[in-house]
Amino acid sequence: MGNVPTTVKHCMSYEQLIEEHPWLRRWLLQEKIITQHKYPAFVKIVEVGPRDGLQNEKELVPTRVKIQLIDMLSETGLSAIEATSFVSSKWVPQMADHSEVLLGIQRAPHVQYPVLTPNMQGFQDAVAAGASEVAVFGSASETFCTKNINCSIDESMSRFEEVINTAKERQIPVRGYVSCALGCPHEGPIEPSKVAEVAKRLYDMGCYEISLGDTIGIGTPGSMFEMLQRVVKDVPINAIAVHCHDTYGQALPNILTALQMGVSVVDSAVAGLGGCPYAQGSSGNVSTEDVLYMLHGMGIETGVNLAKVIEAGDFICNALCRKTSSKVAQARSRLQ
Ligand SMILES: CC(C)(COP(=O)([O-])OP(=O)([O-])OC[C@H]1O[C@@H](n2cnc3c(N)ncnc32)[C@H](O)[C@@H]1OP(=O)([O-])[O-])[C@@H](O)C(=O)NCCC(=O)NCCSC(=O)C[C@@](C)(O)CC(=O)[O-]
Repeated sequence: MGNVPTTVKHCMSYEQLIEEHPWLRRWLLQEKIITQHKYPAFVKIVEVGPRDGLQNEKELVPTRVKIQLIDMLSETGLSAIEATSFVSSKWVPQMADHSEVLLGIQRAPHVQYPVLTPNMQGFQDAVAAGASEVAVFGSASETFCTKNINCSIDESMSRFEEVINTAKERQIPVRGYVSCALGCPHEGPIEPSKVAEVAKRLYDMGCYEISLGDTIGIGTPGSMFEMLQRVVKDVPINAIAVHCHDTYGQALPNILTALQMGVSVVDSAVAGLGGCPYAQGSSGNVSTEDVLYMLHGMGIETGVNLAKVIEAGDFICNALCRKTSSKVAQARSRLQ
């Protein structure tokens, strides 16, 4: 077997070689001719702290604090910062100042500021406040969908279709979320085929990217692998993002698994803020600082300055009188 690869390696790529002779993979790995996984060279971070991070705070966070947080994040090199959500203030009082926030921030030219819009009312209010990108948020669980946005999955899809079609006319890009992609607080495990079905519906309607949410942070690399393996049959991998909460401490390994499968967009929240008001007991999003530390340590570029994100995290944690949930920020402050 020794000279087979040397003979053929000049005329074929290793991928082709392995496809035609699967038994060669082990040998190529042993000889360190190939590595186990290919990671993306660049990962886009979607910072969701100002929205997902703050929406669950019991005390109302002053609007000027939210604006300052977003302005600080805009200086870090991030290219997407989810700023707020245009939902009912009866349902989520913390986001009632959505228009003031969106109108008050200093928009950096290289940054997108998507906002959540569950229906036409939210979309119209968002556009009136100058939104140039919106996100609709569906769920792979019927029960969660009803508790979160007060309608069935089918009904949510027809509301989103209206939003997406109107957004298309105005050339406003729409991102789509699928919550409960790795489990539901009410229904338990969710079939990967259900996640794929909802993701495909959103993608076919025109969402440019589908963010798969582990809303309650219950997934493991095993369930992430299984779920993604099924979803990529229906939605191209380059249109998939992962959105991991860290309830069970599995967020980083889950993200790593997604990267190994070719995902190159990761949602995270500064200081690991967050939680969903309709998923009791779930903890914050994976922290942006920890994701950046891991990615940069792997030689993956993000264009984001970790030190500046830590500063923004210090700012919001001081404002909330809270300790950061980022392990990296904690370590940096101990070691200083
Ligand atoms: C979706 C609705 C609005 C439906 O709420 P509804 O009560 O079913 O709506 P409705 O159409 O029957 O209208 C009832 C009232 O709500 C008003 N209303 C209607 N729409 C809006 C709107 N857009 N903005 C402001 N007000 C609105 C409407 O004007 C009316 O006002 P009233 O006449 O009673 O005074 C409601 O259920 C809601 O706001 N839910 C909050 C959902 C939410 O924000 N959840 C958290 C975000 S999702 C998440 O965190 C998960 C994610 C994305 O991060 C990914 C993951 O981790 O999995």
